Amino acid sequence: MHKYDLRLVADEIQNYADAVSKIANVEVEVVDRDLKRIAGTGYYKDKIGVDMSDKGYVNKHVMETKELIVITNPGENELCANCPDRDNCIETFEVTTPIFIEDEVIGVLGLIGLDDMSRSLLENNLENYLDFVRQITNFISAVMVNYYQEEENLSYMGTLKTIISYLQEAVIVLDSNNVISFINKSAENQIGLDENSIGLKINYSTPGDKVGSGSEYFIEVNGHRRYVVGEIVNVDNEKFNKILLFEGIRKVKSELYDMTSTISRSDIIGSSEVTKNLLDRIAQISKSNSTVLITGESGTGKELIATSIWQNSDRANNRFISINCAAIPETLLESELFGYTRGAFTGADSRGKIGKFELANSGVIFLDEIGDMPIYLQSKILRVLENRVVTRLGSNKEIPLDIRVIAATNKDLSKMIKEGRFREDLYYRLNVIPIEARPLRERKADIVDLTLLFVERYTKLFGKNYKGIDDEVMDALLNYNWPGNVRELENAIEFMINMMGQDGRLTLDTVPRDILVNKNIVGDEEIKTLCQLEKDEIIKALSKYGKTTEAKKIVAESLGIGVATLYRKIKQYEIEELSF
Ligand SMILES: Nc1ncnc2c1ncn2[C@@H]1O[C@H](COP(=O)(O)OP(=O)(O)OP(=O)(O)O)[C@@H](O)[C@H]1O
Repeated sequence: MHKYDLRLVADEIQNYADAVSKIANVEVEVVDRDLKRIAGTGYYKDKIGVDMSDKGYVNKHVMETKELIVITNPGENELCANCPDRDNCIETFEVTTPIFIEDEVIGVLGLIGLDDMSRSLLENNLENYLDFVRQITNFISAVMVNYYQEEENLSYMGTLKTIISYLQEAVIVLDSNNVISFINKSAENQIGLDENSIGLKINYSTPGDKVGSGSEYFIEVNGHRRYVVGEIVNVDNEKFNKILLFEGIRKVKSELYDMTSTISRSDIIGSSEVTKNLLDRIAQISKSNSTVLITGESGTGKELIATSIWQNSDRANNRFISINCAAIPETLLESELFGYTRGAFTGADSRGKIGKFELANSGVIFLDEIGDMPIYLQSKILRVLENRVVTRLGSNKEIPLDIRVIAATNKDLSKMIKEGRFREDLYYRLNVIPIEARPLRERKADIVDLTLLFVERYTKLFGKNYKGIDDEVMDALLNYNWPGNVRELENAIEFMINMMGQDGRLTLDTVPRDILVNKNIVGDEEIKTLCQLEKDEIIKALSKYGKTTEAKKIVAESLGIGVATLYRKIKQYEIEELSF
């Protein structure tokens, strides 16, 4: 609650007092709640500022009773009994009115007659004067309320301006004619304006394209043109009509990239000849701009090879944009790659979207699992590679591209070409520099290096105390054929570190069963007798289907023998005695 202080609007009150005095032919005075005269006309004009607390008995009375009072006999009225000027009072008539804000009296206004003429004027038109005086006190309280409201608004504005000027995000406030009412430092810097930009007119337009969380806008002011990304908020006000919140498009693209990028920046590890040759190859081709096609089984490190090429290239400081063509639903893949403009197709975000090709501009795009690309998109990709331009869906603006393309697949593209599932022309476009990521089983030395790498990684991660790995464990790892390649090895080591006991040793007990069971698939495995093989398969089938008479029929069928033969062999190998 304010302590309303009429002195703050004393000048305006004085103007009212002068006007009223002229119209009504009487003198006017206004005192504040402390009984200080803050406005006065005629005789009272010189006495503005005078403290009347020792004589303003009538005023004091009005303040206490909150009632208007008419005094027809100043000096003789009982309220004047204690007034020091009682005997030489110059007033002939007085109408004293409280000035209210809600039910609080914040001051008093007096209409005063100083001669008989004004006295009879007041007396004869009393009702009219009373109405008039009430109106005037209402005006004064409105002036007071406005004053505080404006003060409050100004202080809000001041606080807001301070906050906005510290924001990293650029903010421009426009009036209804798109003229700058307010602008922060960040906006001035981003557009290249100096400090005198308030009052300049802005032109802006939007193609409706979405970049990250905002829309793209083209801004033009005082000869400066910029593409920015942000929002326009409409405010229903003449002076503060729109608020433009934005960031430069370069910054937005890089934030978007940081947000979506999951690039592993680890090095390619491995001392095998295969890996050494691979590293030489990468060093050799990194500086070139030609398209690379990496082929190889899943988990062999194709993406790692791609990032390594990028990091060794002149584009290392620009982006590496990876898109997994198999992981994105076919219906979304096209818009992910090419982007789209507002309303390009049903279901599209109403503001549009920037595509991966565009996002990769001046960097590298990695098209992973290219073999899973639908055939109609293969043609579009081919055109992008040939013409080096991209067009957002729903737009006809061609955006020039300066990108290096690296594609990867674990599919047999030659076979797919024969089956009509992969375009031959695209294959040749991609396969300018072929790189093969060889299966882990073909580079045994890497198994040792990678095992040690992953052991170190996961002991650290799990805070375990590692002492060493048993020889037979390493043998088991070397003898396994690793169909899931490096990814599978990494998962196996993670499992083993989990299983490792207090002694900190990786023993056979920690090795996943699959690896132990299958370790004899390749390498110098022992040769089983046919009888042993037969017995093993019968046990396996019985374990799977059961030992009941009914189950044995299925077992016999699955082994491709008659039920009688099955019974005979069970007996022969003494299988019934075994528990399974
Ligand atoms: N030589 C290596 N040195 C270190 N880590 C490796 C190596 N090769 C692969 N990795 C790791 O193995 C995992 C699988 O590699 P990556 O994702 O590159 O394989 P990929 O061939 O692209 O697999 P997919 O075909 O399934 O996409 C990754 O965590 C990667 O860092």
